Amino acid sequence: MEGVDYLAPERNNAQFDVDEMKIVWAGSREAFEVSDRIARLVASDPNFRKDDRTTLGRKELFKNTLRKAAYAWKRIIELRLNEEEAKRLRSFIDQPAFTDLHWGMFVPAIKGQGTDEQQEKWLPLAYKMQIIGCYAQTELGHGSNVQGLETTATFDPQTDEFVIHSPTLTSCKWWPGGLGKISTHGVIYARLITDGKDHGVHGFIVQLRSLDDHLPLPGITVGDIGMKFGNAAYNTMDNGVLRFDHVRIPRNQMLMRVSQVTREGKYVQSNVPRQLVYGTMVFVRQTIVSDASTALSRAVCIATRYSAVRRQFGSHNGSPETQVINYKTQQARLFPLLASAYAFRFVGEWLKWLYMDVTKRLEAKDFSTLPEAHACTAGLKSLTTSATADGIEECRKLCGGHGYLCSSGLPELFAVYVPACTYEGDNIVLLLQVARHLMKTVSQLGSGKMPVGTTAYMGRAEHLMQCRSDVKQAKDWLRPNVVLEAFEARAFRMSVACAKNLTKFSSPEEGFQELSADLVEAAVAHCQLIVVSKFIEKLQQDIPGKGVKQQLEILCSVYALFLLHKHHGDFLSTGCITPTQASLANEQLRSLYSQVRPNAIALVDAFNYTDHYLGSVLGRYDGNVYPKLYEEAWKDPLNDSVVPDGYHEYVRPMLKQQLRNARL
Ligand SMILES: CCCCCCCCCC/C=C\CCCCCCCC(=O)SCCNC(=O)CCNC(=O)[C@H](O)C(C)(C)COP(=O)(O)OP(=O)(O)OC[C@H]1O[C@@H](n2cnc3c(N)ncnc32)[C@H](O)[C@@H]1OP(=O)(O)O
Ligand SMILES: Cc1cc2nc3c(=O)[nH]c(=O)nc-3n(C[C@H](O)[C@H](O)[C@H](O)COP(=O)(O)OP(=O)(O)OC[C@H]3O[C@@H](n4cnc5c(N)ncnc54)[C@H](O)[C@@H]3O)c2cc1C
Repeated sequence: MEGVDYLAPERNNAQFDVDEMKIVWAGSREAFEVSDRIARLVASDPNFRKDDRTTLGRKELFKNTLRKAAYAWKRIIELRLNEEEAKRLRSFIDQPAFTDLHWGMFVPAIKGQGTDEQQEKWLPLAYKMQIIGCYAQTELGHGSNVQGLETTATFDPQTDEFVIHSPTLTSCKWWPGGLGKISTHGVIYARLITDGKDHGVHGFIVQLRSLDDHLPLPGITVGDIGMKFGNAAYNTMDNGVLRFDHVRIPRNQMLMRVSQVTREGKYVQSNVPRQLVYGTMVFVRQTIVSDASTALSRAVCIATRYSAVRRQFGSHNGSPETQVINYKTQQARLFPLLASAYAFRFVGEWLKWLYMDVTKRLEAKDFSTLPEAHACTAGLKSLTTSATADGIEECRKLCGGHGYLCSSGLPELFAVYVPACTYEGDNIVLLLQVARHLMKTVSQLGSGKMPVGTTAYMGRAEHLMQCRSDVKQAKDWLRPNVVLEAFEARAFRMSVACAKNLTKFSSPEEGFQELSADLVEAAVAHCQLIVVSKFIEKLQQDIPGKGVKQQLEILCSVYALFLLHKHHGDFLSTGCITPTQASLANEQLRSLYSQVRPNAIALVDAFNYTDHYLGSVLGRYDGNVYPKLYEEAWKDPLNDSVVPDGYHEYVRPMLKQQLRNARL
């Protein structure tokens, strides 16, 4: 029935103030109000309809994306939306587009690596969308190994220009979003060559297409790289291929904040670390962590609401069957994902703070926290995107057969999300960066240099190598200090074990290669510790609202004890806890699931997602799943006619043939 809230009994069970939790989730009252207003604006505008997306072919899908992007831009101007509001609007449209790369990478690359003059020239054009940009780093033959890029930018002192060239097939730019069909400009990464000398990879602003007729400029071959995983999903994006044949650009289009080339062709390195050329990646990795909490919370919201609607088995004397959310196995799969969504939200908030802090320091020429920022953004990007991709797929399974329907919203969400494990740095490659940072920190422990930031715990080396957990009963695992010490000891001992093993090899590089699987595990342990510790820190803040803090304490314990249970091998083999303590953790976890159960629906309501944004029949706010699934099925283009196209051509002759054979 329309208008009936089938989940109302669940909502009435909530033991906390959902409106206050919405504010905690959004980050502040103001952020909540902006997000809520913009989400409703998008949901109520038929121009942003998306329910037909999975049935469109690539060309229609892409054209539709362009239409939505242009309409969104018109609304942004008409409504005079500020930067934050415009960002929210684009994200609620929920359709990856060239604008993501324009605003998300092209603009930040110029801001981070351009000189003041370059920013003054290019940013106003980009802000008004008089030019559209992409970020073209990856090549056909080189993605992770940025130092291995082959595109060249050779300075020609005669003309005061750089000549951009793709010397080989493998040097073609390959993957940049927005490049395929739309970008007029790109920040192109290429090896800088002056006077025959290779200075490594630098960024250059290059115009790719004419601003009059959109045709590629001379010397440029550009196109789309083809269909990607999933039907609609990421195929709204024109990922591109680009080949340069001696394309000339003025010298002042090299991004010159980190290093410069003078009129005479002299290479000058500023007094800043060369790694700042990688700054855009640090920025984007930081945003990807917050986006992980958004993607995971969407999937969890769908799976939780549907699990409360869906019933299987357990009917006695005609009573309703059991809601699948009441099965302990369903809770043990679903509630850790719910807790992870909250955990990633808070660690994302903290990472944003860390990024802003490092940016301020860089402006003041303090580069001391750059390695920490790189390790944290790389590690947390890897940890949260892997967990989110796996989590979305788990949510699909939690919804049984109906989860496999596109109308559940889950297949598309998975297909669009899963490349996050690869883009902006392959997750294993990034964990190896964290491992390097950890090995460096461990090796410096004896030198008197105290570890700082998220590795500060390593400063308590002696204690962490010796401590034994004092957990005696299940509820001891609810004490934050007990949990924190176990995670610190596990992470530290795994790092120390790797560091010791590295010394057994003839060179550190050989050891690093040989032990890389163990190093990745040590890096994961360290990153999980960061997430747990930031959740615990969040709970030390003043959090208003009836029962809100209590629910978050439960979720924090679920997150930590779920990880402890999943990785108990690490905790046991490093001797941080005993087998008895491990089973007490599991006992406590079961009890926590029972505490989450009555609040589960309200905890996902706190994400404040509109039905438009969720795009899921299973995750509808009102829980009216079955009639809507039935309605949705009839909308499929296959049901436009009773007898399908092709029947008369292929099936009928076959049937007739069978009849003849049967008569024989
Ligand atoms: C339902 C429908 C819709 C729903 C939508 C919702 C879902 C969301 C969808 C989202 C939609 C759109 C978003 C799309 C966004 C896509 C963007 C993707 C863009 C890209 O992928 S751009 C390309 C990114 N490429 C990479 O990340 C490459 C990875 N490789 C590297 O970063 C590096 O090369 C390296 C592996 C880190 C370094 O390798 P190497 O050891 O060779 O390093 P160097 O010798 O160069 O330097 C070593 C030295 O430098 C330190 N260091 C390395 N990186 C950094 C850094 N970034 N910052 C600071 N320092 C760095 C390193 O630690 C070493 O230091 P040391 O010498 O040890 O002190
Ligand atoms: C949807 C999407 C959008 C993208 N958008 C852009 C964009 O806008 N701009 C842009 O420039 N790029 C973009 N990319 C490219 C992306 O950044 C790269 O694909 C990514 O950095 C991974 O690099 P790769 O493809 O070279 O993987 P590879 O490095 O070839 O990885 C292949 C395998 O090798 C392993 N491996 C690699 N090196 C090591 C090592 N040292 N040790 C152990 N294992 C290793 C990896 O773990 C992986 O399993 C995009 C990619 C995708 C999928």
